[in-house]
Amino acid sequence: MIDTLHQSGGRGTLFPGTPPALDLKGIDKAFDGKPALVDASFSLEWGEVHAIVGENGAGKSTLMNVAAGVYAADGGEQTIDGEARSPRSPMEATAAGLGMVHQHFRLVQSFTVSQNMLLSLGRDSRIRTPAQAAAAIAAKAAEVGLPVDPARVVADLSTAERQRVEIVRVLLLGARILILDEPTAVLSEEEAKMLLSFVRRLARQGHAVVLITHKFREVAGFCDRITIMRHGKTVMAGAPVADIDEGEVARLMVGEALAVSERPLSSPGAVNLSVSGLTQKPDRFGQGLNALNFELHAGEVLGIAGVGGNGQEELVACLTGLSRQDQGSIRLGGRDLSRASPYDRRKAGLRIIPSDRFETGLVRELSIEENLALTQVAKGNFGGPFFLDRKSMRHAAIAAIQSFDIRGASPERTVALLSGGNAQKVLLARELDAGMKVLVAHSPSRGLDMKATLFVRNAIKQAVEGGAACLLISEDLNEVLSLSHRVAVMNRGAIAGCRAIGDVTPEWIGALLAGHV
Ligand SMILES: Nc1ncnc2c1ncn2[C@@H]1O[C@H](COP(=O)(O)OP(=O)(O)OP(=O)(O)O)[C@@H](O)[C@H]1O
Repeated sequence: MIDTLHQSGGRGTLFPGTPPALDLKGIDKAFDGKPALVDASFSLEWGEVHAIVGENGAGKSTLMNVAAGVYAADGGEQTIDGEARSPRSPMEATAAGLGMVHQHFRLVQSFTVSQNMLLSLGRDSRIRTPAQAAAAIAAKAAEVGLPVDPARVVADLSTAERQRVEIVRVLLLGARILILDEPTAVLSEEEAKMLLSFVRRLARQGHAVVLITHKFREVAGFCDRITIMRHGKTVMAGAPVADIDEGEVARLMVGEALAVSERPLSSPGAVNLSVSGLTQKPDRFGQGLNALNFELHAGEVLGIAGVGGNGQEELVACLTGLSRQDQGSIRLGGRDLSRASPYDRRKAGLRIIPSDRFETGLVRELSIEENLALTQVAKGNFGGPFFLDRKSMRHAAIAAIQSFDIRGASPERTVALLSGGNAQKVLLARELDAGMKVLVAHSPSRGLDMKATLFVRNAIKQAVEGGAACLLISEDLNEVLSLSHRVAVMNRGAIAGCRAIGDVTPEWIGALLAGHV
């Protein structure tokens, strides 16, 4: 029966005659009078993995947040396993058997996995002590085949481990309907494959899984059906994946054909960034860096390809000054910045798009105008040390919102409320300023839809054509290949090879990624 479902592209249900696991009809939801969902619908069968795709801001997370009791809908109907139920809180949703794992995890970092579990269980649970929680977690983790160590402190866990804790947590709370909001955006390709195989297994064992994603290969490889959203509406409801191709999905998502991004049309000028012998010893979390040498020219994109966890984060931290190398030098425009503070590096023209835009890029709780002004306040551009010139901040923000096409946003809106694509545009608007000489862009289109990805890549292209140099570090090989003039491959903290784009072949990259050269 299991294979029948997959082979037929999920046309049927694994459990004929059973009501849908989750059914949403005519859902409306507005924020501050702005509609986020308009008559949206979604239906999930037991036993399937169902993809929801759509551009940034299409309403995917909002619709699932309504299902999971995070938001109350303004109108519409919801059933869970055939019963009319509109959870008024995540606790109520959990009690009804529905659990959601959000894009940004909701764990207390300084607590152990068991302590986090006790927090979620509430007073009515029979599990009351850390030892009982540890036993329950271990049993659930073993049952579903996800390795989780209950005794570890969350702050010491990798992103993939934290995600597994979140999944085991919602399953332990009784979820049979699991909603995963862009779970692979924070994972390496290998980790993503493991996770997706796991959710597929879980569905086949009788759960129902919703996968919000931007990646068509995940839809094609692991999902049974697909629902597409655009501007708060469902534009395709539950089509069998086998019946739809990538072009059709793209057209339905954006309602138009998309241009492709291109390499900047510039030729390399003077050396803007020179990194020599950069070395950092590995610590218990990190990979370390092993004598990195490279030069980056004005008007050039140097792409660094590689599987995540091979020293990319450490390289970015050393370049920005957030961590200190043990040996080696960093020169920008001829100036030695090896021991300079992040502030002085910025003054010298270094700009950063970090891989996690909310960790070291934007401040979630601040507004768009405040985030845009952050790097300028110390220079006195928006008032002196004792007051902020809010009027100028607002004017600057209005201009940035217009030129970077930050959709549906007013300057005073909190950045946490923006969709991923719009938040990334705020970061670009701040970083790609006139003083930029070197841009370090780490996975700049991670988690973004096709249109926002194109916007980001074109913004980088224009900046480089304007004379900036860009170090593009990305696990997305397509991104590296489509933008870079030269490509280097990072493996185990070292640069394993570097070639001009014309000489790059899939075999060469493959061999370096696998460490065979
Ligand atoms: N809590 C909130 N308050 C105000 N507006 C919100 C809130 N949550 C979402 N929105 C708005 O609702 C719209 C839909 O956002 P939503 O996050 O559901 O989109 P999405 O399809 O999940 O996008 P992404 O792929 O970027 O995560 C956006 O315009 C967003 O700014």
